[in-house]
Amino acid sequence: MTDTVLSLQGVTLRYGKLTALDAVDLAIPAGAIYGFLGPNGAGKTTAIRCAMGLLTPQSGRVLIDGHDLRQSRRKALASVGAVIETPALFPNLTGRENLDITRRMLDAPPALIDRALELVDMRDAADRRVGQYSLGMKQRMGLARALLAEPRLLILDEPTNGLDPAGIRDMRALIRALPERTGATIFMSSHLLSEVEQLASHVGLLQQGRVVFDGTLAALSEQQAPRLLVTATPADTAHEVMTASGFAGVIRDKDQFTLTDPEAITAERVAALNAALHAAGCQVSQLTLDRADLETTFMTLTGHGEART
Ligand SMILES: Nc1ncnc2c1ncn2[C@@H]1O[C@H](COP(=O)(O)OP(=O)(O)OP(=O)(O)O)[C@@H](O)[C@H]1O
Repeated sequence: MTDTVLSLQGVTLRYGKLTALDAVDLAIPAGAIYGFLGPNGAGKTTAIRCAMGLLTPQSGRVLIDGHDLRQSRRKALASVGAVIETPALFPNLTGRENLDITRRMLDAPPALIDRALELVDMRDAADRRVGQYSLGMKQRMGLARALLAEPRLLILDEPTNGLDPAGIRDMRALIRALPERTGATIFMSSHLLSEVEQLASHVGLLQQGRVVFDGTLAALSEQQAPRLLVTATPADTAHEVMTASGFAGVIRDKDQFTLTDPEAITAERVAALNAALHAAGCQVSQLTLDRADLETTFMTLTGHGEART
């Protein structure tokens, strides 16, 4: 037992000449819902495959619940459950029968089936054939199957991908409740920043195979650059005052200004700007200190605009 359920330490994985993961360090603490984000092609799937022992990195190591995947593969993987893409289930069998196949393979007690069905809210549909299930129901049944192993680490690859709005809402509510109800730590990839913001306690940001952020959602929010929103008229005079006061990064939209230079945004300089605007005869109707939203932070950290929200 350890407080870090999954860690990647200096993991480098190359596909031929392409370095898909470049000395990746990630630490997923026990009890977390860890949202793993990155633009397309950043290496998320590759990292997940490494964490599941499906790919072996050229260097670095993967530890699951303290067990090195290379040295104690069986022990390490015994603590992992995963739902990757649409779960492969037998369509002519019922949900319950599908779960029973996995239960027998695991040699787990039959009572675990009802427990898993209840966790994913599928008790009522358990005796219907999987062929009649919606995608959301299949996803939930895949999750139930992963839960049969009572995993300490649950890996979910884009768990809401392809679901309709109601399905997305249900799946998110279900994921949110899982750490407390099962004790599992969740490592989930997503390309939806808003989803991670709503669900995750921790965030990892990957950009071209490199980790650009690994920490709590709160710590990521702290990285959000401050900005000053000003509404003042006459706008031309106000603009001149701002420039003369040494504020760089002034974005103007009619009489509304956004000042984005974090160095300049100190309490003293904001007060001095306010006084200078008044002295120049400007009427200031808004002067607000604010932080950029998470999407802007994400763009800044990843260096471009491929976040699909
Ligand atoms: N089997 C493979 N052989 C060669 N290159 C690969 C292979 N799998 C992935 N890649 C490349 O490795 C890089 C990382 O891919 P990966 O699928 O891990 O990214 P991702 O973050 O999961 O992207 P997406 O969000 O599009 O799924 C990409 O440049 C991709 O083209």
